[in-house]
Amino acid sequence: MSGTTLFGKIWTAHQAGELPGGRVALVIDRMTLHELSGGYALRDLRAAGERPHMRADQIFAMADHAISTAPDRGPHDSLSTSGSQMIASLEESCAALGYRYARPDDEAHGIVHVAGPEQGFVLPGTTHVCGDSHTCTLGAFGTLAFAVGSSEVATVLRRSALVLERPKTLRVTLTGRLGPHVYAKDAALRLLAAHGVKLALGYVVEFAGPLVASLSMEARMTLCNMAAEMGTRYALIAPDDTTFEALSRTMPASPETVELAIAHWRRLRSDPDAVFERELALDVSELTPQVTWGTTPMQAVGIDGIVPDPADTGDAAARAGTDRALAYMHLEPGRPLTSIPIDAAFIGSCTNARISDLRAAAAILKGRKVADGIRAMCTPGSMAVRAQAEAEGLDRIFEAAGFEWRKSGCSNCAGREGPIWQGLRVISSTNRNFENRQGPGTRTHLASPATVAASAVVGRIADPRPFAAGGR
Ligand SMILES: CC(C)[C@H](C(=O)O)[C@@H](O)C(=O)O
Ligand code: SF4
Repeated sequence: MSGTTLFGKIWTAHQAGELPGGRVALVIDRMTLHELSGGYALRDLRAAGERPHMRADQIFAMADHAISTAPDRGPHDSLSTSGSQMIASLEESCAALGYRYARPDDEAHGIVHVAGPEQGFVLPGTTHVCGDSHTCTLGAFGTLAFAVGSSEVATVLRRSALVLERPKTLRVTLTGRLGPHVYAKDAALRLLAAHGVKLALGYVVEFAGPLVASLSMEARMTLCNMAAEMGTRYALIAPDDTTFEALSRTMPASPETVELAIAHWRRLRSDPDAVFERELALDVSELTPQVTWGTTPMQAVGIDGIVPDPADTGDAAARAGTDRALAYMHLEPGRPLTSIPIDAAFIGSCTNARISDLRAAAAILKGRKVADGIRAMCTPGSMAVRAQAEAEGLDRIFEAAGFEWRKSGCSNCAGREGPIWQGLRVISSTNRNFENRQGPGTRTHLASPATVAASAVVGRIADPRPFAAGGR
């Protein structure tokens, strides 16, 4: 008999029972709530006079999607009236039920997937849900964290359990070393370009291999975050000393308790003889900064590349998709990526707005200015990231370069803060680039924060690597 995968260990430990058809009832340990998927679920539950089964220590709530990121925002400020109502409703329900709610100006506030781990709310070997597709970000901690729909949010609140089908297992082994100004984001975009947006559909993906072991927690979160774009809601990385070091700084527990927990978590790894139903590998040694040219994250090429010709992109359906993407993006085949002028640059989102991302961008922006006419903006992933950046003087670097320095939240990732980028071409450190994602007619190019910063300075899509040696 072969060994067990990391996924199998967590899944089995949480099974409350098997149902006909191979489905299982899985116990859910923790849940993060945001105002869109959580606010209404709590309101409906209370309106029905029900008491949730989830305890106060199992819930962490904040309003990240509809909240304004303006530097002078109030606690319920949103561009829409319904947004303000949802924020107020979430806050009110949390107060009534005794659930922890991070107010927008608390240091604990942020995009849920950034603030949760920072506040020590994410633990290896646990099950963790949120009504948001990028909940898989937390898999970086060896947490079986996954997205649920609104009705499932209500089910978990009521029963602390969910009925689920067991996903198949996929291991993606990453080897090699990342060059200067090449990041986990570039590796994720490369995987998507090579294997498509269905690469993990139906699977739980475990990222493994020497490269993963060498990555910081923040880079691991970027990788797991992008798994949502690979077609799955489940991503995992086995916890190791890097994870434990991060947890020992954030876990609200005594050092003795943390030590005991770590001894237990060391068993959370796939056995050497574990068999995965599918295996993929990527060597990043030759990887260059990647940028998307189209309207799905798999339409990415290396920074030295050109916009592809639809004639070279496979069957008739693929060609039609490429044609449509090029028309939306106002691009023609054969154009070098670095010749494409941009109108705007954005650093934000649960993919790439942590402190290391802001440091990487600031290293390029220091002493430089964004090109004329570019609207550049940074929304730190959380208020704690914002405070840390300010303590390091990064806000002054961003502002001196011509970036707006805003507060934490999702809105500019998902085009919810008004038509600020209407019709513009934006280079963005986010994860989604479908039509109108960042606003009506907005053309989004996904890239790492370093590539975003370099492009903002040059005024065209630009390679961050020449900046590494202090050049340019
Ligand atoms: C609005 C929310 C539920 C959504 C998601 O689930 O991903 C958002 O975070 C996004 O990125 O589009
Ligand atoms: S930052 Fe963007 S991708 Fe992440 S949860 Fe918010 S809207 Fe979704």
